[in-house]
Amino acid sequence: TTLTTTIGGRTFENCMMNAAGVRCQSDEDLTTIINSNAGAYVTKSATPQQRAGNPSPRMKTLPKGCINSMGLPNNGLDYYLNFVIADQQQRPDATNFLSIAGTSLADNLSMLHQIQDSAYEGFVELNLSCPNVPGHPQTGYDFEQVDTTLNQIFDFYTKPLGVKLPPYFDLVHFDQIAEVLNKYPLTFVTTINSIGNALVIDPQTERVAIKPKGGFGGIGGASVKPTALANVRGLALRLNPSIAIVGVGGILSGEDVFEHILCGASMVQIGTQFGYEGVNLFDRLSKELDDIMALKGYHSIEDFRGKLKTFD
Ligand SMILES: C=Cc1c(C(=O)O)[nH]c(=O)[nH]c1=O
Repeated sequence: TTLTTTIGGRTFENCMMNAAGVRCQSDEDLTTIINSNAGAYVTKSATPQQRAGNPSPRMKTLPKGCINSMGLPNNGLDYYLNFVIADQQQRPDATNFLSIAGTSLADNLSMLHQIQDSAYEGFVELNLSCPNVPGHPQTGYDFEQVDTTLNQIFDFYTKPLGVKLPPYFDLVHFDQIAEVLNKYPLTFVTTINSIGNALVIDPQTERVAIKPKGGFGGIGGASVKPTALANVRGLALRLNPSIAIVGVGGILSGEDVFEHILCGASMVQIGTQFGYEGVNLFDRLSKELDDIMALKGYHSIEDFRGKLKTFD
């Protein structure tokens, strides 16, 4: 069996990679992923300038996942653009993901102009779903703003682009976001980002778990898998087949990867569990998925991708 996958005409040896934000902020982090069994890496979402992010404690691990309100700490676009271009020169056949998360449309446009004019030929993951920048709403929940943003981007941007979406919880919202996305030549959609603005408290201290935003933060990990699968499936049923789906949310095992692919994902990203386990995760999940596929007689992920059964 093989775990290879193809998105936008680019082939990846393994359909698993990290999720933006987890162990991918420094060039050491990214080099560690390069030297692992992961099929690709995605960089921490970049803003035009370096950001320190929110005050700590800003992330807390929990039995069923984690809560974070990092506040977009990152080393700035130049740092990540330099890294991915250098990597591209060393490994021209590898495709990777550069994540950007401007806190304004102007910032996103200026970063994409810089990338368009650069030597970078890889994927860009435009993060429309950061829940933790105080005072800034998630673009992904404003369908008109998503439309405006993509309209202005595709006036000039010609390289492979995807968007990172927040979770939606209403079937009409799946219809509405898919209607907007299907208007544009997107290469992929990554879904889901953390479930935003949850609240975790400690009954002993009677205090919230993290400092920023009065304790409100994004939830990741096992508890978000049902929502993640619903968003992968909901969009797989509505998006043009030319737009690949990158599934993320609640993946801890090869079986969880199998479920995301069954719902339609061509690639999967792992965040919370990758944060705990490090790059050995990719070896473990690859073996677990391989065993499941062998047991079921599947030779490639295309044998079962998107073939989830319903009762009717
Ligand atoms: C890019 C900011 C994000 C952050 C963050 O930096 O706070 N946390 C998330 O769970 N998702 C994000 O998209």
